[in-house]
Amino acid sequence: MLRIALTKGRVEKKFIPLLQRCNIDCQPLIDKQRRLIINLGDQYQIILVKGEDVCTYLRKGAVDLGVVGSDVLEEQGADEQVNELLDLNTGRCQFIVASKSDFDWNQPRRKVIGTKYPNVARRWFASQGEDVEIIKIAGSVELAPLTGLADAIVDLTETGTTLRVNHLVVHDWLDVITSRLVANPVALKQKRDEIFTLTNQLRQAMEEEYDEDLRKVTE
Ligand SMILES: Nc1ncnc2c1ncn2[C@@H]1O[C@H](COP(=O)(O)OP(=O)(O)OP(=O)(O)O)[C@@H](O)[C@H]1O
Ligand SMILES: O=P(O)(O)OC[C@H]1O[C@H](OP(=O)(O)OP(=O)(O)O)[C@H](O)[C@@H]1O
Repeated sequence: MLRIALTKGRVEKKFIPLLQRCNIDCQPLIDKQRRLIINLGDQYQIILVKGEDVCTYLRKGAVDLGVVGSDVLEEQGADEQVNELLDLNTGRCQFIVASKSDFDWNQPRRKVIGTKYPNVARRWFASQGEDVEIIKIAGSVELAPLTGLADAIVDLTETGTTLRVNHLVVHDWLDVITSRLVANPVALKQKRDEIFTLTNQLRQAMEEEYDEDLRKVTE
């Protein structure tokens, strides 16, 4: 049986249709209620975790595979215990730098940046030659410039709605984020066939989805 740490929430919701396309019955996952370990037939066991915890489970060998946003991988940094197998092209969103529209980016003082992603934010501003003060925030990051806690934020945007309704504007567009399938290197050796079978099924499911979308646009 393959054990998979799946990021609960948005990543989970967008991963389920891909699993279904692989002819894996996902009803136990859809009907899970408060259960955190869900078996899909006798081949897959899904462990529902926070995105930040996926690689911890993987590194310690508590799971064989993980499904996690590339935002989390970027924040946590490269790790030889975490092998990326596939870009699932779901859970698409983008890192942005945003501020109030009247914020003067040219002023010389050290800027204060609120974010859930301190490493990503520090790296980005360093690449722009700016040393900034970072304030780590757990959620509702858009509040930081609105309340005077920070000058600007580094956060994710998808539809742009949260920025728009809170009157923030994008100053810089950073990396596009998608969900990734990651593996523990020991599992990759020990369960090679099962892992490659699932990876190939997922790749084919993605191609089918792409073809279907293309047909919808061109018909
Ligand atoms: N609009 C979006 N905003 C935030 N994350 C998104 C968005 N779209 C896709 N994602 C992906 O979903 C993951 C977060 O999922 P979700 O927002 O359900 O969890 P959360 O519990 O609110 O976040 P956290 O674990 O940081 O508290 C991100 O790591 C990212 O890869
Ligand atoms: O561009 P949009 O489609 O509006 O999506 C972006 C928003 O969604 C996420 O927040 P989330 O809902 O996860 O709340 P949180 O900040 O409290 O984690 C993200 O941090 C943005 O605030």
